[in-house]
Amino acid sequence: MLVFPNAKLNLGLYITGLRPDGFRNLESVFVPLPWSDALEVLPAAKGTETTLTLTGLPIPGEPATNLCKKAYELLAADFDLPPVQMHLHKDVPIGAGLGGGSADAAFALKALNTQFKLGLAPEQLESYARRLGSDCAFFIHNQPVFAHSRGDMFEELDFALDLTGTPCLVVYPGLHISTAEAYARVVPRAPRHDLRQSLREPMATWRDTVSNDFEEALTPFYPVLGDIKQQLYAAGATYASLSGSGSAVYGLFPGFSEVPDLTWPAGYTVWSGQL
Ligand SMILES: C[C@](O)(CO)[C@H](O)COP(=O)(O)OP(=O)(O)OC[C@H]1O[C@@H](n2ccc(N)nc2=O)[C@H](O)[C@@H]1O
Ligand SMILES: Nc1ncnc2c1ncn2[C@@H]1O[C@H](COP(=O)(O)OP(=O)(O)OP(=O)(O)O)[C@@H](O)[C@H]1O
Repeated sequence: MLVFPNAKLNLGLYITGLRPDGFRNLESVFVPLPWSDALEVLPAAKGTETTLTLTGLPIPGEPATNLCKKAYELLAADFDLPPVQMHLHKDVPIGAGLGGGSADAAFALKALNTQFKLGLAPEQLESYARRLGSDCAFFIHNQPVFAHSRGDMFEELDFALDLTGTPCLVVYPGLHISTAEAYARVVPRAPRHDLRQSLREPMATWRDTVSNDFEEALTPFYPVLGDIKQQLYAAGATYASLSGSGSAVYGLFPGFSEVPDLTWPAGYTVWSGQL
């Protein structure tokens, strides 16, 4: 079975408090971004080892610590799974705030559930996904949603947020920002705005009312993040922001038939397309 784990963008992100488990509570709206890895899961012969081979962008750490492998082990602890051969082709940058590794994990859970007819409902898959990482659960339903708690609990949006077809440019400056480091730099506080209220309004107002707490905390250390955002606005973006804990910055260009063709320094990776 071949699946294509896509990335996500955060529309606004407020870090509201430190939790007793050491994680932070947050509020954000997650939307799928069609920038994808490719993951193949094939049954392997009985008595062989489960394997994971990798191509594409290098992933730090041993393959044994890869979230695809962890997803397999999590289900193998509860179900009589045969060994599998997995292959991951990595295209979504790591340490980018795009949730790429989390998507791989969630799509591995979904693929194993389908391939081996485990019969897990989406809510059960979500609870397995939560055990692999805060962002993972989102990728089970993979639909625009308001996220809270650790970023792993969801409420449906009670207004139409249809960004389908919106031209989008995502710029990754080649800077791996670890999620833990990024959180350590933010002091939790009350949300600056009511996110769901802000997102109901026309996108032109979001620049003043939809923000990401990581952006304010990280830009003094990584001024390039501010430079990219400024360039996206100068090119005509209606809204631009850091995604998640960075370092990817995205711009939305509704009203453009195509995303403007901008030039970026060597070492940057750019994705453009429609949401
Ligand atoms: C920044 C976001 O991408 C926003 O969607 C996510 O919150 C990150 O989620 P993630 O990459 O799945 O993160 P995890 O693997 O669960 O946690 C990595 C580290 O980030 C910090 N962390 C993560 C999520 C959260 N709500 N509070 C935290 O403090 C913790 O130090 C944790 O050890
Ligand atoms: N399939 C995978 N893809 C990417 N990273 C993985 C994967 N499996 C395990 N990892 C580990 O996760 C780390 C990346 O996590 P990190 O949270 O920094 O970045 P991220 O995947 O871009 O996620 P986020 O968007 O949530 O910040 C890597 O250093 C790597 O060791």
